[in-house]
Amino acid sequence: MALEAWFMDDSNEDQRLPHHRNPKELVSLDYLAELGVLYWKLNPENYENDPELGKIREERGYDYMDLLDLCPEKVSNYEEKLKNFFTEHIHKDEEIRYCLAGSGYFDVRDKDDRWIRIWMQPGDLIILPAGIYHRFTLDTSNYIKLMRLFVGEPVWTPYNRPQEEHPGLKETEPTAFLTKTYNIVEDSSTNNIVSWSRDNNSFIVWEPETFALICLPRCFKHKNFSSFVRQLNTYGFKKIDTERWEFANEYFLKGERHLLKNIKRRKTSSQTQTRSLEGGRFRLEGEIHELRRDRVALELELVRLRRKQESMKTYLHLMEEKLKVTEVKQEMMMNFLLKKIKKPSFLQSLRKRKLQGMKNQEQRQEVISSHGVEDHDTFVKAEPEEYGDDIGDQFGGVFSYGDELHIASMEDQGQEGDEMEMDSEGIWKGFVLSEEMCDLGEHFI
Ligand SMILES: CSCCC(=O)C(=O)O
Ligand SMILES: [Fe+2]
Ligand code: NI
Repeated sequence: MALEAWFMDDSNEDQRLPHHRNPKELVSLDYLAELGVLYWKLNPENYENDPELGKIREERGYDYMDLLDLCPEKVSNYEEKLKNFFTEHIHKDEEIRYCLAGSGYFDVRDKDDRWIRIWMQPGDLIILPAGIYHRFTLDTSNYIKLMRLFVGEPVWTPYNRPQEEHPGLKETEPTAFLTKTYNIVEDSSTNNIVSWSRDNNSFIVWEPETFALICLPRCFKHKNFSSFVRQLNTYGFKKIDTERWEFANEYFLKGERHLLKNIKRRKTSSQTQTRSLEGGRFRLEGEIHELRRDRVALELELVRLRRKQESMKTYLHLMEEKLKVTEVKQEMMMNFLLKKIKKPSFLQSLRKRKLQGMKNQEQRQEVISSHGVEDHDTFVKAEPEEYGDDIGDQFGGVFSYGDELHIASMEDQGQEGDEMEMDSEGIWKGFVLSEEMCDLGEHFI
């Protein structure tokens, strides 16, 4: 059976219960992959000698491995460990877990900060990308045996998420007003009343009366447009058009819901005083957490860019090698050609082919006029007007008709037992393929 994953409900019941939404909202592997969560189904009975597991380890460089048997007898500080596992956190590195026996839940946050519960059962191997918020809990079976993999010396350091329920840190999440306003603007079914602007960096209330009557009560329990506008004002929104109700805030952008948390409410002076005393320290703590998270993300980006740079270097090196080979080949062709051109027998052979070509053409004309059909394959292609009498002209023709030249040179070799030891076949093939080479040849002469 494939991996099972679903969006969680919001209830505070026992963490070991499945916490399905009602109705169930399953999450596909594709959706997980978009979050960077990768999945394999392996045979857990064969984990010691599994070639498929070997391949994953090899390809991804997981040279470290250990087994974690999560039961009270085998783990010191069992309860405390479980508690820590269930504390939402991120790591600087991937977290790779392979379930060998028992079962349990990995919860990961999606981009809209919703919890997705991933049910790990025997044979399930998942990779959580670095920097994804997650947690782990046993399920009601109360037992799991996990393989843990890592690149090099393992570092399991968790960076716990700032505690949202803490009053001082709450301000790092957008307020209900902002989320609700965002939802109203996002709702495309009311686009004729309120919608994003064309540039997606502001929103327009097209029909203030209808907006107040229909949209506001859905979210705010009132129908007062001016009160809504006042609220926008306290959050630093600007009315950016004198003709219509268009509002903008640098952090209120279509498709960038996560930026909402940066919109701060302007406070009255009395609020500022009390808040700054009690909340100041916690706000700072929150900012430190945020900065730490940003730093982790930046470090990850750096690692990614370094890897990219490495692969570009290798590619460049390969291209340089290829270029060198091509240059050598070109030089060989030029030498070959020059030698040929200097030989009367070669030119004779070319002329012969030219005459033959003209003869064929004439014959073809005859066939066409007598049968009314053109047969592609019977005749050797030739366009006599391209050939001239002097060498320069010959060359023009020669370069356009690599095959002709090729045949002529072969005939020439046949006649004289040519001293060329190079692989003329290969060279000519390369030669006739490249038009720039032809130009080059002309200049060269
Ligand atoms: C039991 S392994 C999963 C817990 C976890 O997230 C971790 O080890 O970092
Ligand atoms: Fe973890
Ligand atoms: Ni054709």
